[in-house]
Amino acid sequence: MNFFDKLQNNITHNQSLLFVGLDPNPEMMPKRYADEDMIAGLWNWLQFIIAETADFVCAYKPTLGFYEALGIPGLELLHKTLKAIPQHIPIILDAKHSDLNTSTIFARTVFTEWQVDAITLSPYIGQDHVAPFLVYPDKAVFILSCTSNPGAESLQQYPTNESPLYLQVVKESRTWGTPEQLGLEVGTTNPEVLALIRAVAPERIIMARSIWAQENNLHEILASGLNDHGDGLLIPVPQDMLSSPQLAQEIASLRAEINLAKNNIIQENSSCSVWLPDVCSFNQHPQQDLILQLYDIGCIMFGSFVQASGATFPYYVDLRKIISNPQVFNLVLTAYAEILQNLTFDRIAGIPYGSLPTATGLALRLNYPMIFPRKEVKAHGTRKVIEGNFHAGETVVVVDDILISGKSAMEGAEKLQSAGLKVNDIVVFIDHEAGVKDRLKANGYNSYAVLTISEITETLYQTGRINEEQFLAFKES
Ligand SMILES: O=c1ccn([C@@H]2O[C@H](COP(=O)(O)O)[C@@H](O)[C@H]2O)c(=O)[nH]1
Repeated sequence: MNFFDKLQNNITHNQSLLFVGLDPNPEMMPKRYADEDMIAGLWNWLQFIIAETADFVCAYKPTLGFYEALGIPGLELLHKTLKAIPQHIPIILDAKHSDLNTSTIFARTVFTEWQVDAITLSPYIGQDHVAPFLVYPDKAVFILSCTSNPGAESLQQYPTNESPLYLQVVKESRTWGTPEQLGLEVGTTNPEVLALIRAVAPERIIMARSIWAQENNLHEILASGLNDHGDGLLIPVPQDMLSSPQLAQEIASLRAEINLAKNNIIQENSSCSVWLPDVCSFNQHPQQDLILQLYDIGCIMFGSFVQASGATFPYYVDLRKIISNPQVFNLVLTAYAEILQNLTFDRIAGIPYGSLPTATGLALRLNYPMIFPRKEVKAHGTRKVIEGNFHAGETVVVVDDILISGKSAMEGAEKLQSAGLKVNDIVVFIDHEAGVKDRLKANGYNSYAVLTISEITETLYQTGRINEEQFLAFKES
């Protein structure tokens, strides 16, 4: 089960947005656990915390730094702690100290050996630091977007209060991974900061930190940080509560207080927008994850777009962006490959420019030679129409991104045919429908698409990525 589902199951089952930091901090350890062997004392305390809170939390968050500070016995303590956490409760490892050159190996260790479900990461090293963690589809990352540390203010608020860096971090990191795999860590006592982040990232899980430093603002924090459906916000159990001998009782009443405030906020905000679109979502599309990831990285846009033919469409697909996201690129190649492996051909031809990376990826993945018809023939050099080596008489499968009128794919196929090659099949990622496949058939080509534009739009609507207006604009076009 992936992190997101595991988290949602615990939120529902324990009726709780609370998470607990499992930190063996000797300075916070209650006196009753004092022992000649400090590690033994800390271990007893951690076991107590888990036993008292497991029915009241949605996740645990051990902080790696506290364990590391205890040396090798500390890392052994971390292993014992991770094992002591009931399997159904997700573990978010608070690490934030890997670097670009260690991220691949660190991701493998924490996700496959330690088996944690999610990790916190610093955003400053950029997407290529985060990507090695996102190749584990069942795991997640939380990007540190904002901290409440006063010393960070001059950086986070830079350059202006209207357009602060921390909001740029949120905007940028949203393009790195799906809401199911990438959440935000937000440390603040200020509900306004939370509200600004929620406005920029309505679909993300926010793991709140440091909210208890200022008293009596729970209602404001929840009102600012909850999403339209009244969830999407994880609340930390206050650190000093973890020293209480009546921990279970205290956490149960905190949970009740949060749930009451949350229900009031849901009622106050009750409007059509809190409900999911009125579309049956029983039939989840098999490519739903891929569709959502493509949408989230900006490959599928809704608005008013003029096409090459002069017609205006309510959407535009830019599959060229997949090359900047290796994880999505891989999934796209797998989807094309499933179609190609049922066809017979000698070479793969990509249609420039958009489909050249995809055709290259498929040639490497399926071990077929590749060629491509040039878009424009140069007046110098070899003046070739077709790049790459081939033999006349061979069969070529054409790979393109999207079929609108079919013009680009057919023009490419004609260039290949005029060089003596045979083209029977054209494989694309998206079929705009409206009879384009019949048009290709009438010109002698079989065509295959991973997805139709209707399947994409239905899925985006069912999952709440696009609103009713956008959906209807598409339906009526
Ligand atoms: O949403 C879109 C629409 C078009 N493209 C580009 O156009 C061709 C497909 O158009 P045809 O009319 O079938 O020739 C496609 O190869 C893209 O390059 C697009 O990217 N996104």
